[in-house]
Amino acid sequence: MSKVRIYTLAKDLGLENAKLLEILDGLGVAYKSVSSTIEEDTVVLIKEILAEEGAAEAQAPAATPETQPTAAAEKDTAEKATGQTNTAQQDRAEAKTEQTSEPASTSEAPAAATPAAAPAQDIPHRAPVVTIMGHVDHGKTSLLDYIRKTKVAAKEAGGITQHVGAFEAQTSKGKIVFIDTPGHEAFTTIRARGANVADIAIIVIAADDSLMPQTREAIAHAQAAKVPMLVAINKVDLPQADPERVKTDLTQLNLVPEEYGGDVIVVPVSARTGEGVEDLLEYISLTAELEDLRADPKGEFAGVVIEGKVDRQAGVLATVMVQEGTLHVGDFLVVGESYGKIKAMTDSNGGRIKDAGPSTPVQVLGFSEVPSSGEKVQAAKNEHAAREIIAARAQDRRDAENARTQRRLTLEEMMGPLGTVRTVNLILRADTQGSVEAIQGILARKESDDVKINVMLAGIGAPTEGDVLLASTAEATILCFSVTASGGVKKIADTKGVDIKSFRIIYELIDEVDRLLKGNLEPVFEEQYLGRAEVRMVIHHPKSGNIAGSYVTDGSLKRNAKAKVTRGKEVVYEGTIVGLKRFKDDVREVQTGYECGINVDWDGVKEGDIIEASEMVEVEQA
Ligand SMILES: Nc1nc2c(ncn2[C@@H]2O[C@H](COP(=O)(O)OP(=O)(O)OP(=O)(O)O)[C@@H](O)[C@H]2O)c(=O)[nH]1
Repeated sequence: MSKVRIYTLAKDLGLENAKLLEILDGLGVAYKSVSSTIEEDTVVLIKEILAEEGAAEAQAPAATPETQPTAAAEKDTAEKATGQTNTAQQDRAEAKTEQTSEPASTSEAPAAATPAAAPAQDIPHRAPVVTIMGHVDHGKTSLLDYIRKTKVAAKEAGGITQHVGAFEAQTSKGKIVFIDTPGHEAFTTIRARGANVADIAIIVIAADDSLMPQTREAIAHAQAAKVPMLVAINKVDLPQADPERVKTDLTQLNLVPEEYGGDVIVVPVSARTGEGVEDLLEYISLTAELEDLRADPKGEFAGVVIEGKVDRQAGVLATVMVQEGTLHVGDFLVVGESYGKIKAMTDSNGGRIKDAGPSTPVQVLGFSEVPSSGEKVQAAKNEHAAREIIAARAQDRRDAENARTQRRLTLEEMMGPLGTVRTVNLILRADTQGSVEAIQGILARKESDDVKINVMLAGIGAPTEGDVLLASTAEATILCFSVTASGGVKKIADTKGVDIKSFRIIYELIDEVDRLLKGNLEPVFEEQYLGRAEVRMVIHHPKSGNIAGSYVTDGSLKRNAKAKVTRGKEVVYEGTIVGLKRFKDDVREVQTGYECGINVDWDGVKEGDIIEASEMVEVEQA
């Protein structure tokens, strides 16, 4: 007897997945997700139920003006099942009329041509916002490229995605918005925010590499953000690809793939050949449909900054994701403590647009200051209202700062200055706000109880003469990411003895920070055992005093090592091996199994004593 997947059956029957799940719930049939399979018996039962419902509907007097009998029947069915009047089917019909808000869907859309006859309070569906996360080089950019049919990876320095972007993709399943989150650990901050902006997370895992540290991190972020997760096993075209290993590895994280009886959807794909990409899009659509994502284009505007930067020609540009309401050219927007009036908007293809509804990423021109990634964007009625919002926020911030200052003073008074803590002063310069924040995020995690990092200034653009002056008085290092100092600034830095270090690859910058941190750490030494020797005879030397004629029983003994002399259980002397001889020769080291003469600069040594040697070694600090 053959089995059928739930979403395939829903498609065949022209039903919403949610509706079919309701019927299955009613029948008490267990399933994990829409891609679970059900028995043919159950399919027969479902068909009978639907036929009965259809017959009942046909007998009932037409209560609504809807022209589509299928939509009406399903509406009624769903109402019976849920007890609600706002059915998914009805909303889908409305969403269709919104054009841009239609979520990807695999089921039919019977009411597509019908203008929304639903009550005004019903909120239409919106397109899902998807973030692609995973380990570096596992193919996130390539996968997006394949979906967008453009080449982005080739343009990036060092092959690493440097900025967050967002793109709309018109797929065969409808509109899906992808947030292109960078892969390297450095961008954890942005990635975390990416997951929060996103409705669905795709975890890309290379089939030839399996789970890597950033894969685990990405999974943790998606879990923390409580967004549904799909796993794309990429690079399945490679001969060494081992998708089964990836699935097994996933189970170790309690992520059990469906085919192993779990509920994690795992899709094998190749960004190179395109294999499986359609399936992935279909799963995204299915997940989105179940999430029942809605936003009101007529509601109050709410959005989030994905990325902010300064363009030499255009000025401040910000990518904003519209989450609620609609943005219009000419609107006043407030972000943090700055505001702007939208002078122009472009969509993800670079085309000028005048309005942007929910789930639309737009590049906005008109902010006076570069907004930070992840910041919330609010609309203001007019300039006056925008200023008022900012004034209130500035006051809140000042109040909070004052409270912090007071707390710090009290602490200092109580504890006094912490003289042992060292501080590394840094000035950060990067090409975008996103990069600045990402680097700051990492730096914060690198601080320890012994070394503090003081970012004196963090800004966008090349370092200035002012930065150099600040660095020289504060003994700070200037770290640049994707920006370089002009010749003039470099010259001043040279004369002032200020280091300006520029990097195009984030982890090289981080390596430099590690070096700076190490340079500022007090070295930590640890006593390390070397070996021991048994004193077999004591020889008196007229110049050096008593020499212990010994036999090395373990490890080795070294000249200048620390020496501990024990007699029975008692430590009788602690000093240094000032002399070590083999026959008449001075030696540096004597190994196990050899006899030697040991001078510990103590005449009390006796036959039968044990001399234990150890040395102080510098330990690597984390
Ligand atoms: N054979 C094969 N190679 C792939 C596939 N997907 C990506 N690659 C290659 O893997 C390398 C890394 O791909 P990217 O798309 O840059 O990876 P990424 O995860 O975006 O990397 P970062 O942006 O650096 O985090 C590139 O050389 C790609 O050509 C695939 O499906 N098959």
